[in-house]
Amino acid sequence: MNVPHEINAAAAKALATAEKHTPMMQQYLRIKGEYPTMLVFYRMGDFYELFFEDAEKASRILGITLTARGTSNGNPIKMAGVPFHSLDPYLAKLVKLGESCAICEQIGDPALSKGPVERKVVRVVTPGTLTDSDLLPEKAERPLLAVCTVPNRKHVTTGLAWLSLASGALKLMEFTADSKNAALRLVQELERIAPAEVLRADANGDMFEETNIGHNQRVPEWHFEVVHGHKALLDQLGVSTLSGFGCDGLGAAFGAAGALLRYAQSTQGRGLQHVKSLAVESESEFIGLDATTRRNLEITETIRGLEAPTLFSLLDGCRTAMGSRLLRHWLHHAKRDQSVARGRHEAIAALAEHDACHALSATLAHVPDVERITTRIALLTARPRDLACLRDGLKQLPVLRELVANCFIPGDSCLLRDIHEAIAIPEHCLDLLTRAIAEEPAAMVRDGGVFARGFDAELDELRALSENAGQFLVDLETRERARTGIANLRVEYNKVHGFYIEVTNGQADKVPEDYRRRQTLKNCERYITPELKAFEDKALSAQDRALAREKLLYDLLLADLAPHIACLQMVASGIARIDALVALAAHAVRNNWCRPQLVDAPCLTIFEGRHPVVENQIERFIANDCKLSNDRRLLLITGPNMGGKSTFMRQVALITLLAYVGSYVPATSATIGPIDRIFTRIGASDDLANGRSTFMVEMTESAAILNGATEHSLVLMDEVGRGTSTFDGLALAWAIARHLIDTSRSFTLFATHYFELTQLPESHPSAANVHLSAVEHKDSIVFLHAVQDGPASQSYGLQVAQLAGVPPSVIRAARKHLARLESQALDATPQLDLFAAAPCDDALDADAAPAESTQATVAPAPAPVQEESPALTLLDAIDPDALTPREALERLYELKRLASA
Ligand SMILES: Nc1ncnc2c1ncn2[C@@H]1O[C@H](COP(=O)(O)OP(=O)(O)OP(=O)(O)O)[C@@H](O)[C@H]1O
Repeated sequence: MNVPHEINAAAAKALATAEKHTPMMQQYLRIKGEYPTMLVFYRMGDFYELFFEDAEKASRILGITLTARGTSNGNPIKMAGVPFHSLDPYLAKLVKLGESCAICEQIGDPALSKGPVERKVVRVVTPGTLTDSDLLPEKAERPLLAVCTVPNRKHVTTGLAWLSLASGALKLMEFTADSKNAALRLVQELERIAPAEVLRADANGDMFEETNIGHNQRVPEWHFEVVHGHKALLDQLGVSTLSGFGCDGLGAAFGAAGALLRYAQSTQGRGLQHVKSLAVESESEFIGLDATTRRNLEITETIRGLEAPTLFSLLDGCRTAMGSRLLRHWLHHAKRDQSVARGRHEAIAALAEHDACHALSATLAHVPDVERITTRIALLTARPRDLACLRDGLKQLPVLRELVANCFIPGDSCLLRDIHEAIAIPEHCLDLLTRAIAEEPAAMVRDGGVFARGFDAELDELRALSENAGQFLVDLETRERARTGIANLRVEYNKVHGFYIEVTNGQADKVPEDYRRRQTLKNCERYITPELKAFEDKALSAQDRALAREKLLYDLLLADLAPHIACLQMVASGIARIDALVALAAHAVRNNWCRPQLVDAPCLTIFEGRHPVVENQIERFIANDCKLSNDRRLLLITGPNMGGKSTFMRQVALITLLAYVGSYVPATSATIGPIDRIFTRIGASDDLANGRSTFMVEMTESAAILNGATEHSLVLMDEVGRGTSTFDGLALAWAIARHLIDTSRSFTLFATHYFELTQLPESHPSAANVHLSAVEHKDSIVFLHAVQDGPASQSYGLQVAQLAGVPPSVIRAARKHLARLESQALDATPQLDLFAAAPCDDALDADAAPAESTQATVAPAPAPVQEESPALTLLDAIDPDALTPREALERLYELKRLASA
């Protein structure tokens, strides 16, 4: 096995002194030297042992006992081990933490070895190259990705190649950007693909500083050679040109593919015969969702990092793991091309109309993970029970096909028809499996009993020989009892001593001469006779030969299944698609979702929309409309805390995403125009790990939106500006909203507590005010959760605080303070409303004011007058009562500029 890596200093040192170690340690150190960065599991009898630093690390991570056994080179050898039969759970834990492991087996015969038994690394387990069902998450892919960068004057071309080894799906993409943006783009793509392991050339260090996605693996730069990568792809796919795969014009991506294939093959120790297709993704193929947006929308993970409740956990009624994985992929990869989503809408409509979901679900429940079993067949790691499951699963295909066929008109070209074709029964493959594999085979080939009777005459004969042993022994026992007159004589078998005749001590004098003593026990003697010995040789050797025969037959069977791999992969893709569609259709029917219309005109019109997850969590969800169009592009959303602003914004984004995923949506109708990206900036939190404060996170996310949003983007902005002082925050929120209206022209939902912003529509007709309504009831507040036109009239901050359990004395004090603030504000300037700015009272500063609850904005304290200053001249000329808030803001900017000039 040849895994690319460099030998580290520690291993080199150990190797340098290897001759001072015992022969076995020398062997270990030589192997460890080849895998210096991996944990080497070294097989010794029934255990896999780890030594030296590997032992310390494994004992720390796995909680296994660290011992020392003997010395080598004068030092105690640290050692930790795990039983051979429970290796997989330990490996699973290690790869989850990003560790790679090399599994070293004994391959020589201990009986024939002079020195230590010959050992070899037979398997390398790394986070991105898993194929074992025990090590892989059932409902998610763990792709391996390689990045190749090719500088080109001021720009950098980045090529990506990624492979889900467990499914065989290989993909490429390439993008060019200036060096600053290249890293950013890379991060975005990595967030989308979510690789478990990333291969990079040693020289690419800087660009990777910014990413902490996937476990990084360094490989030599020459592995990324573009020409070699191109050839490796041709060889892998068995073609003479890649044009048919849409690869024309690619370069760096070939380099990445070369390194990727080399690494993947080396970890498996063999070729990847199931990797036979290639897809090239383009930059603009999918609706762009950055990591923040994926998190904020809680697509497959809640903001707190849990698996539920999320959009995926809600919709995943899939009955097969293949369906679940595909659905997860769809949710993260909504295509901009509307025809893809329309095709799925059509299929869901047909499934719902024909009431086919229930029957299809029931059938799908009996289908195993055909995709991953196929991969294991290709990698020769499939176990007998995999094949039995595959056989039983394939037997479900005729029913499945018929159910699908019932939902479309033959001759139609539709998605269901494609699926129908994909799940055609692979007759030869099924026939072979049915003839070969026993109804309930043993777990391991080494246990025997894998093949069905009648499949192989030689095996049947050998089995008959050992199976007839039972009768022979009964007969022998009867005969010997009669011959010797020993009534309690027994013929038995055990693994250590083989067959024997047992006679109790009291009967010892009756034992005939031809009995040879085999074993003496306390109360009895055990004997063997020439006849029994002859039988033993025959029976035991028949058993051994039968096992050997089964092993050979199994290898041949896997080879015979190889030609069916492509066909099985197609079946798997068909099953995954129908399963995901049935899950979507069933959910839509159950929850009264509607079929969305995707149109060319810019619009986002939702009637009676609901939040898909929240509607399932509360008793009575209030549906709300959302209307955005070419001349109504930004909604300023005001309303009390807890009023439902965030829920409303998220539901609009989720409905949009679902529509493009191809799902029905929670609304009575939804018409949605072209969408290229969805951005969200919702509720900031500190990113202390990366040294970014709340405000820094907020501004970084806002910057990404302002730089990336287009007129086809959907932008959610929740309370932007609240991470800094009231005045700075207001100014920023104002300027950001204006940029989104004038420059980006995106469809924007802008929730804010800065009431001044509700003036925006006066000067910008494409902005409109809506608010979440609430009413006061006695001293409390009732949230109506209904979106209504116009700005909110109150913030209800104190009432919400009261609801939250803030002590009554504090609420009373706040109420008094609020009254004072309001009266001062009214005395000083005519106010537009309760939220508008109040002039400063000595006793008040921005921090002391309950800004969150009242959102009172505080004007700056008057500056000392200096007649000759142009700022003061301007200040003098201002008539504050005649200014709109916006003009006031602009004057303020000007004053600041003059003051700092
Ligand atoms: N349309 C609705 N129908 C019923 N309940 C709703 C609706 N929208 C929101 N809610 C309920 O109100 C709660 C608060 O909603 P949300 O967090 O969206 O309010 P908010 O206005 O964003 O509050 P804040 O300004 O404090 O962030 C939700 O957890 C949900 O239970």
